[in-house]
Amino acid sequence: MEFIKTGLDDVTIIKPKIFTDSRGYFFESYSKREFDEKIRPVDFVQDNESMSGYGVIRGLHFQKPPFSQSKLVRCVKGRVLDVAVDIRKGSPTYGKHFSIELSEDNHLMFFVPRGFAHGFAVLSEMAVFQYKCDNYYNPESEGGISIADTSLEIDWHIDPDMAILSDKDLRHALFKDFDSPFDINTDLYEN
Ligand SMILES: Cc1cn([C@H]2C[C@H](O)[C@@H](COP(=O)(O)OP(=O)(O)O[C@H]3O[C@@H](C)C(=O)[C@@H](O)[C@H]3O)O2)c(=O)[nH]c1=O
Repeated sequence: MEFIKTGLDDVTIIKPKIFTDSRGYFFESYSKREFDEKIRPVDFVQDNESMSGYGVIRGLHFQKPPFSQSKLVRCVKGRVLDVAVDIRKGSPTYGKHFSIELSEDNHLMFFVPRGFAHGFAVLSEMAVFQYKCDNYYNPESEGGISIADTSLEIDWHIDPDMAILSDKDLRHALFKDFDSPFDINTDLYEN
C-alpha cells in the first residue's frame, strides 16, 4: 500500500498493492495498522455506500464538531471525481482543495480528514461509492457548502448548472458566506 501526500494536512491518496492472477485480483482495501502509522490513528465506526447516475454531484459535506468525521472513500463501480476542501479557519490552506479521480479501474482510495468538506461528481454512467467514517451519522450536525461556488475553483468535470443535486445540496451557502465551525487550533480528534 502506498500513501501519497497531497499538500493538504493528512489528505492522502492510498494506492493499494494489487495482486492479479488467473482468477482475477486481490488487494487489501484497509489495514488499521498501516493507516494509523502512515496517516494518523483513526477509529472507523461506520461504513456507507451510495449509488448515483452520471452528472450527480454529492457535496460539499461535513459534520460539525463534536460529530466531525474523517472519511476513507473509494469508488467500486464506475468513475468519480472526488474533492476535499480545507475548511479549518486559520489554516494556511483554508479554502484550498485537492481533487482526484477514483474508479473501479485505478482502485485508488482517498483519506479526507476531519475539518475538510467532501464531495464527488459522477463521471461514468453510474457509480457505486463506498466509504468508512470515524464518527456516526448525526443529522443535526450536517453542514455543507455550495458546489457551485466558483471562488473555490473546483473543476468538477461536469457543468455545475447541469449537475443533479439533492434539494439539501441546492440550499448550501456559498463559501464566502460560510462561517466554518472548524479551527486549526482545535484538536478535532479529541472525541
Ligand atoms: C450520510 C447518511 C445519510 N443517511 C440518510 C439520510 C438521508 O435520508 C439519506 C441520504 O442522505 P444524504 O442526502 O445526506 O446522502 P449524501 O448526499 O450521499 O451524503 C453523503 O455525501 C458525501 C459527499 C459525504 O461526504 C458523506 O459524508 C455524506 O454527507 O440517507 C443515513 O441514514 N446515514 C448517513 O450516514
